[in-house]
Amino acid sequence: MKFSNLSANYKNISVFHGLNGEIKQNQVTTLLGPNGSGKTTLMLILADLKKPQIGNVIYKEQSLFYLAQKNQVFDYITVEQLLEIAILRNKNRNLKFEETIMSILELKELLSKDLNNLSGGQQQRVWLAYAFLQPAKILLLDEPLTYLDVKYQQIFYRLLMQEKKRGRTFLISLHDINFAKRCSDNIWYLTPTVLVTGNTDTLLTKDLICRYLEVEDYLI
Ligand SMILES: Nc1ncnc2c1ncn2[C@@H]1O[C@H](COP(=O)(O)OP(=O)(O)OP(=O)(O)O)[C@@H](O)[C@H]1O
Repeated sequence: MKFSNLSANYKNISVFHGLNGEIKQNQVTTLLGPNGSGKTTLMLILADLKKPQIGNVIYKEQSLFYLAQKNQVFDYITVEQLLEIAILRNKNRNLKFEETIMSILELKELLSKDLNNLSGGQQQRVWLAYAFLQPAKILLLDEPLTYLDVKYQQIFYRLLMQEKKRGRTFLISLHDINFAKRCSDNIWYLTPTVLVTGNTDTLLTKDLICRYLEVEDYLI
C-alpha cells in the first residue's frame, strides 16, 4: 500500500503536506511524532476514514482495519457481544485463533461484563482483541499501548510478533521509543512537510530521535 503527496487540513489549518510512503507488507512499521503532529490524521487517511486535501493512496487488494486511540461505546454491551461483532465479520471462523486471542489477553473472565464498567487497561485489552479478531490483513493501531501495564505491554508485543508471523502487516503509532525499537522493522517520523522513513536501526539513533521528536537528549 503506497501513498503520495498527501496533505491534510482541518478547516484550512494545515496538519501536513507532501507526504510519501509505503506500508511494507508483512512488517511492523511504527509511526513516531510529537503530540499533535498528525499521526492519527495520517492513519485516518490511510484507513479511508478522512479524505486528504491533496494526494492519493493506492490500495492493493488487502483488507484493512483501523483501531482508534480512544474507543467508546455509549450503550450497554458485554465484552462477548463486542468481540462477536469482530468474529462474525470473518467468513470462516477460526475457533482456535479466537481461543488463543481470548486466552493470551486473559479476557475469559471479562466476557460477561459491561464494557463500560471495565478499567482503562481492561477496555484496551478488549479493543486490541477486537482488532486482532477482524478479518483484516493490515492493522493500523493508534497508540495500542494506551493504559496497558507492563505485563500487558509484553503480551501485546508477543501477539504482534505472532500475527506478523501469520502474515499480517502493521502500522502502529507509539510514544514509547524502546518499545518501537523492539517491535519495528521500519520507522516513520512525521513532520509537517516530510515523512522520514527507513529501517529501525538506521532511524532510531539519538540524533534523529532528538531532531524529529523535539527533545534535547535521549538515551537509547
Ligand atoms: N477533528 C479535528 N478538528 C480540528 N482539528 C483537529 C481535529 N483532529 C485533529 N486536529 C488537529 O490536527 C492536529 C493533528 O492531530 P492528530 O490527532 O492527528 O495528532 P497526533 O500526532 O495523533 O497527536 P497525539 O500524539 O497527541 O495523539 C492537531 O493540531 C489537532 O489539534
